[in-house]
Amino acid sequence: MTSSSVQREGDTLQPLENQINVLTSLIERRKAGGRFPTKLESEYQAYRLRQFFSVDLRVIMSGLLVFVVFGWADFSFGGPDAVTLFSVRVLIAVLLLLLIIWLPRSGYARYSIYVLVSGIYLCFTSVLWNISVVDLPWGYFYHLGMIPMQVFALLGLRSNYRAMLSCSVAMLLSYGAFIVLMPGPDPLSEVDVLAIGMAPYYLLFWTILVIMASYLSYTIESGARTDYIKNRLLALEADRLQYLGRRLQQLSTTDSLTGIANRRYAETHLADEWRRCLRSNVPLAVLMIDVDLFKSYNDQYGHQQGDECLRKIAQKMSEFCRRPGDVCARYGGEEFVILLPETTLDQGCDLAQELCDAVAGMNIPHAQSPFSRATISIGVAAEIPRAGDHYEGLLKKADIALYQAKNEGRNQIKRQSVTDY
Ligand SMILES: Nc1nc2c(ncn2[C@@H]2O[C@H](COP(=O)(O)OP(=O)(O)OP(=O)(O)O)[C@@H](O)[C@H]2O)c(=O)[nH]1
Repeated sequence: MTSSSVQREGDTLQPLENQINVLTSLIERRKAGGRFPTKLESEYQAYRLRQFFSVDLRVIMSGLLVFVVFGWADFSFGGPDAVTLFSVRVLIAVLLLLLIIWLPRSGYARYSIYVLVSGIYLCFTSVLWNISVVDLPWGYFYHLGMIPMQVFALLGLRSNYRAMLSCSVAMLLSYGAFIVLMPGPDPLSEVDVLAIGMAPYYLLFWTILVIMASYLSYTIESGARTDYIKNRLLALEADRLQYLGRRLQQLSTTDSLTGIANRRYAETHLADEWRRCLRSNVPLAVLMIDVDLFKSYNDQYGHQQGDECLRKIAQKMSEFCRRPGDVCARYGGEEFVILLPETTLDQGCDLAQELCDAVAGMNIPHAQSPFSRATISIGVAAEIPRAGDHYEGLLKKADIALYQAKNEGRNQIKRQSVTDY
């Protein structure tokens, strides 16, 4: 808990708030439907990919199953080519299935959408091949298979309208070119005439389906993008609140001049440790510390220099709080306190003496002191807490000992006059 750490924590809020501002402005400008700025877009794509592998893969697998189930048509209409047609169908389905099982484990997961588009297009071309192989009028049945193919493209690619549009347009144009270029039956039967007459309407309905599907997938993608931004915003707001809570807690327990704990924190900690030591039946030591002749130090060197002197002494004190439960706090003005759980009076006195010598050893000049340098006096008290007692009694004993140290010449430590153990 130092002043520099307070400063550093303050700096971390800025990037968080920048991100919140960017996301908020994206929502306000209603831009969440379009592509995001580069970095955010790649994060969104990574998120989409995770969604893809957890949700969309199941849709795709069911689509492949339907594709295989439609193989009954190969046996119903394929005649002598039935086995070949069905084998090719199963081969394609197995190939695609293996590919989508392998993809998430491979380093190529980010290409999943392209693989999916290519897979749907491959199934589609296999149906075109079926049409060219199966005799008419049975071949017309396979023309109807284009509609489930289109519906599957919509389902599988619903959250990526660009992919959905490209795949659908490619299938529609390929189909148009196929029926124009494929040699027609000769002579024409009644069914052929009917089918040829229906072809433009079929293409028209398909086109309308593509337009509606594109609109639908655009809406779905926009919604998914907006939700993504809103969820990110919620997470960032939660981080921000958590951070502010931490900061508030830190500010309310830190002394702004020295960066060590303040009196409030010391008293809370003392109350906690008092109860803990009471339960564990172990001693708790308190060191009350006061900088000697500090008024004359201020008078001699000025208030700012006085502040600097307090900072240096506080830093030295905190070096003496080595264990996790030890706390060093500024108690007020030029007065400090050190709390040492599980420490006897003798151990507390030893540490106090070390600290007293260490501060004198810093040789901070103090022309008006009999020691010619800044020094401290310390009152030490320790006791094993007893039920019914209050920690204030311990503080009082340390304070009385400090008073004695002052009276007996300063730059020294004094232990409490009566020990209980
Ligand atoms: N520079 C500075 N001075 C402070 C601060 N807080 C308290 N003081 C000064 O510390 C001085 C304490 O003086 P006194 O209580 O008279 O005690 P002393 O001069 O240290 O004398 P003894 O305690 O008897 O050794 C006062 O002059 C306060 O103004 C602070 O944050 N910064």
